[in-house]
Amino acid sequence: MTSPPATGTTGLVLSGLTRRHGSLTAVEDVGLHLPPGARHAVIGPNGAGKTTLLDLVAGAIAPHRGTVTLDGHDLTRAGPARRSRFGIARSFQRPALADEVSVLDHLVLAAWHHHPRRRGAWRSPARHRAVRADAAEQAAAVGLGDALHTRAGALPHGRRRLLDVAAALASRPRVLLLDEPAAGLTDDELALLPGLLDELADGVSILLVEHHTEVIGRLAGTVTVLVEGRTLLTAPTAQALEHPAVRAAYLGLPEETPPRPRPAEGDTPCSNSTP
Ligand SMILES: Nc1ncnc2c1ncn2[C@@H]1O[C@H](COP(=O)(O)OP(=O)(O)OP(=O)(O)O)[C@@H](O)[C@H]1O
Repeated sequence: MTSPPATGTTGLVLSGLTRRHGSLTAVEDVGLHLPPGARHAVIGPNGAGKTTLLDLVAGAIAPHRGTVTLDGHDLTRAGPARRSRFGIARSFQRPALADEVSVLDHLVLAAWHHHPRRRGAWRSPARHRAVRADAAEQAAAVGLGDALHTRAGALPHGRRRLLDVAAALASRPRVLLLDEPAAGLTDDELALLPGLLDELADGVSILLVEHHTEVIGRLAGTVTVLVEGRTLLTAPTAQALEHPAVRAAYLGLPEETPPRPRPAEGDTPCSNSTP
């Protein structure tokens, strides 16, 4: 397990985060370091505390103990709006979109909303055209180039999901929080995801919660495994997914597989037997 680095380190640093819901400790003493540009997945069984951890990073809830810092700034007590101004963006499993607003306008608004100092630039037609052109490119990158003027409510689930990710990235965040980005995507949409993150999220640190191990392998360089709110381990992705304790806790596989007796000649092997 890696220990959280000292405050002052660049990137996102979570240290000793603990959050209770009533008598239940949903997250306990969790620490991790997400350097600039890194991609880190948080995995674990249902109820392990993954969403609670994202909520703590986004500022949706406050920790009972521990700290959240970004590039050395202590954001532990900051609300979601301040964190957003510091460059923390979030994409939800259920996209947070306005049904009546078009694809293009979502991306334009996201780009302006998170840069208050540039609001005066609305008065510059050239700047406004440039933002719209950027937004159209982002839409194309997530396969929505043919739907610029379609209202978000008319999009099927997978395309809404991709728009939500693109809108989060349109704010030019330093850190992107993704809650199960693969959930509900078709195979074609799923195949788009790694490429679009490479294209749109170049240099952005990503902290994602995900269940699909294949997607985790493609998107994340390191993995933290949570079990009952505590960190089981943090390790490079391949190492984490192969770890016997992870296979047991997360995939429901036995921690140690006893060697199978060789079937005697003539025996029919039983393909679905449990070891
Ligand atoms: N607002 C809340 N009030 C009470 N208990 C909560 C609340 N939010 C979460 N919990 C509990 O905290 C624990 C962790 O929940 P959390 O949603 O963070 O887990 P998770 O790993 O994201 O699970 P899943 O994979 O099922 O989404 C669970 O036991 C859950 O029931």
